[in-house]
Amino acid sequence: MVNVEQYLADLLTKVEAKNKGQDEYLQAVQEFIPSIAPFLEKNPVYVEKNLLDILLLPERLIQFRVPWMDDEGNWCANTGYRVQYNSALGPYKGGLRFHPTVNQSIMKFLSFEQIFKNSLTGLAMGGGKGGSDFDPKGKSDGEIMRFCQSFMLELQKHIGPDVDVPAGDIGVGAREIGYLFGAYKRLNGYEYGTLTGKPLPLGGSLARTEATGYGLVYFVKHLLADQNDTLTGKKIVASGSGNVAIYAIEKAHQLGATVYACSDSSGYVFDSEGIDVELLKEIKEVRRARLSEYAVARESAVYRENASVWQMPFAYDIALPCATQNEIDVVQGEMLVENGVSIVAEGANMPTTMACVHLLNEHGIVYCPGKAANAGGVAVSGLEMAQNAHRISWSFEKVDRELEKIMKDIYENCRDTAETYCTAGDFLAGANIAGFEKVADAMIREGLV
Ligand SMILES: NC(=O)C1=CN([C@@H]2O[C@H](COP(=O)(O)OP(=O)(O)OC[C@H]3O[C@@H](n4cnc5c(N)ncnc54)[C@H](OP(=O)(O)O)[C@@H]3O)[C@@H](O)[C@H]2O)C=CC1
Ligand SMILES: O=C(O)CCC(=O)C(=O)O
Repeated sequence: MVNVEQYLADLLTKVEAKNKGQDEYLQAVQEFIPSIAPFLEKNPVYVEKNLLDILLLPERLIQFRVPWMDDEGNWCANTGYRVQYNSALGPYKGGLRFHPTVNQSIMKFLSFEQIFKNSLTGLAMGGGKGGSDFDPKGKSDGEIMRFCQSFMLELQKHIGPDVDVPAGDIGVGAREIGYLFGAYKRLNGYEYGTLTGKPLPLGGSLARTEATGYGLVYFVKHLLADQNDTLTGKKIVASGSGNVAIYAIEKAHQLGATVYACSDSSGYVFDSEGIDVELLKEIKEVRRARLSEYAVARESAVYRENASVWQMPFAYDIALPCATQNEIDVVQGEMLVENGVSIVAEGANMPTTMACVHLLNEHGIVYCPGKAANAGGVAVSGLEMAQNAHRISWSFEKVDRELEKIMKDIYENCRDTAETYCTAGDFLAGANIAGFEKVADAMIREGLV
């Protein structure tokens, strides 16, 4: 008779000892392991085969030097990473993050989460993630291009359409993907499917830019539909003002809700008339300027410097964290409770700490974890790979329809899995179990390789 509880406790102790100081990675594992216990109780074969011990080890962890030259002719260097965590379901797939906080722990947490997210999409994609501690803020276009070219000089040895397919994440959008793609092409020839999130003329997919934000709102739409409710008239607050936040705000407005506030790393704006998405796009996507400029341009808006949008007192229904990991701790969580929030749906990866997730559960706030709710981005990346393989482009409407279908399926899968194995409405356990089951089954069928 297998003692699942003891097995998981021993496993956690081992992972903690092996990964000391890798806080974000340990947080992701500590959140994941206990949540799949009810599934393992009913399916002890995975414990008997010691599958988790294997799954928890990344298949490959690549770290490399990225030298580059700034506009003044100074030599600079950063560290590059690619974690190829698990390929049971397909080529490694996941974004690249350029941000000064990037380190091995963050790369491992993101790639670990990506395994189960990609599994939930139903598409054939393994889990990976990469990036660099390079800070794109304030860099010229030439500096960004030279950095991307140097980064790809090394990364190209490890990727390819059937091996590992990177995309964007924080600090990496279509501009950076274009430079990375150009560098890859000079070294390896034209291979469309090597990167996703490409600019349209380079084989990108329509609706990839919108996909993560739109997908997040589709997830909430189907959750509300289950409660015989809609987004019409809902008051929303988002964090971030980058790719995910902008298109979550756009879709929320299209579906009848109003988003009143969003943020960047310097502060937040509150707009009593609702965020003007076209103005936000102009400031963040075209001018690449700071969010404070939004309030300069809009009389109905105020900008609060160095303040967290999650500590803003304001009655609203839905919180959409779309910035970064651990942006909502219990202090901010208590404010969400006071503000009367009923749904927290994560556009970012792991923006809510575990202690805060417990707090939300205690107060009956529905918590939608990022690995399910923000899977729309990687799902459309999967559709971009499919279009590239067939040398065709789908219309925006077709991609958007497929995206909504995938998000509805993910929502229903998480809901039904939670009902089967644990508590109805526990979307975290639902997402982890549903994502894990497919990966674990594939690993067993592939044998010990
Ligand atoms: N792009 C995608 O397709 C997907 C992204 N995600 C996740 O969504 C989140 C946002 O990504 P994305 O929108 O693409 O990235 P962007 O770089 O486009 O935007 C990031 C936004 O978050 C803010 N931000 C970043 N780091 C911090 C920080 N440490 N503290 C406060 N604010 C911060 C940025 O502010 P500032 O400009 O001041 O730095 C910016 O407004 C990330 O967690 C990412 O992993 C998840 C799935 C897919
Ligand atoms: O589109 C992709 O491949 C990656 C998206 C991503 O990085 C994520 O889902 O966190």
